[in-house]
Amino acid sequence: MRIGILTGGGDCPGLNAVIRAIVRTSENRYGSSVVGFRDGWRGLLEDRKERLRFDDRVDSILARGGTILGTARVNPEILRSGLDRIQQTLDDNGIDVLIPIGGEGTLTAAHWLSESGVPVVGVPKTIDNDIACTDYTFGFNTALAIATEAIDRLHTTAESHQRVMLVEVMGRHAGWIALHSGLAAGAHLTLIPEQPFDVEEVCAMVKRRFQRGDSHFICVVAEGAEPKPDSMTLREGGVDEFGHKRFTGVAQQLGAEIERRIGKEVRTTVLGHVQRGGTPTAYDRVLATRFGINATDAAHAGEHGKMVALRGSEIELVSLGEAVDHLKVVPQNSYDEAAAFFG
Ligand SMILES: Nc1ncnc2c1ncn2[C@@H]1O[C@H](COP(=O)(O)OP(=O)(O)O)[C@@H](O)[C@H]1O
Ligand SMILES: O=P(O)(O)OC[C@H]1O[C@](O)(COP(=O)(O)O)[C@@H](O)[C@@H]1O
Ligand SMILES: [Mg+2]
Repeated sequence: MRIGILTGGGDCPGLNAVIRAIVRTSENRYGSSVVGFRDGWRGLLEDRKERLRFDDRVDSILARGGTILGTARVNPEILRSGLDRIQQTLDDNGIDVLIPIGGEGTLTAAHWLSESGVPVVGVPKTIDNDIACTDYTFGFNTALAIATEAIDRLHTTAESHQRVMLVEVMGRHAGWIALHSGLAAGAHLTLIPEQPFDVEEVCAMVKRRFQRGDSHFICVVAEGAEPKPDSMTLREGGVDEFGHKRFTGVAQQLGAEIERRIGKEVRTTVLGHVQRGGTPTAYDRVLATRFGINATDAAHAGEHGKMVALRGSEIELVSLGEAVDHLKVVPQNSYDEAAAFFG
């Protein structure tokens, strides 16, 4: 059998571990070959690929961040109108099953290809941890560790200056990184996209903390957090060519508003892509490797139109259609757990 693979959307620590596991399992367990398409779906549109073998190079990528295949975004309309070209590329390269490794966007495209008759097995990746039907995606644990260490460090400098520190972490639609790093690092408030915030309430919480003699206030803000409509207005950033909302820096704008309203000194840190780069944690290497092995098994077992998923401690197969039906956002009870430490 000949397996095609690609990595799509934002890069994520652990992608290389999946690639390595697919190549190893295909060769060793099934005597199959693997073709890696370059730069996400673009590689399939332009027939850019490389034959992957389990040599020293592929063996050594386990701990390396990013993706050796490259990743890119393609406007969904262009992708849809390129279906014939994609199918031609798959035929020309003799691909029996395609394994796209990506987030909700890449997997939506994978589902749509699967519906058009292409044999597909999806592998979920994202630091945001917002793919439905799987308990965790690889990349999340690494991003969480980086965010937690950064917030730990902010505590001491904030205390020394009696400052309010806002730290903005990634999380476009779902606040998992913010929620967990806030819990792990003892934040005094965490703002996430699922729970619109009221600036007046945030200011009152900050004031109360300093009035009772505490020396600092740490607030974790997910990049997609939004104020309640009558509370404050964020600058508009429009939408990029791939349909993603452009953020304008919620933490910076909230910080300015806190200073204006209550006169406390605020500093803002935006962690950005530091959260996505570098070597994956041991947890992410293991999860990514298990996803790669199980996706290869599914491809050979004819389990098409499925996605590998972590359920408890087991790797299971779920329907790709169900997995991309909605995003896994932070439920109220999880936010309530974190809120027990607010203020
Ligand atoms: N609704 C869609 N239909 C078809 N293709 C899509 C769709 N959404 C996204 N894609 C394709 O998947 C790519 C990756 O999606 P994106 O949301 O950027 O990353 P991720 O896979 O990490 O969520 C997009 O650039 C686009 O080519
Ligand atoms: O800067 P980029 O590459 O456009 O991506 C930024 C986005 O990608 C992420 O890091 C991960 O999202 P995906 O895994 O869905 O691509 C988001 O948290 C962030 O909003
Ligand atoms: Mg996406």
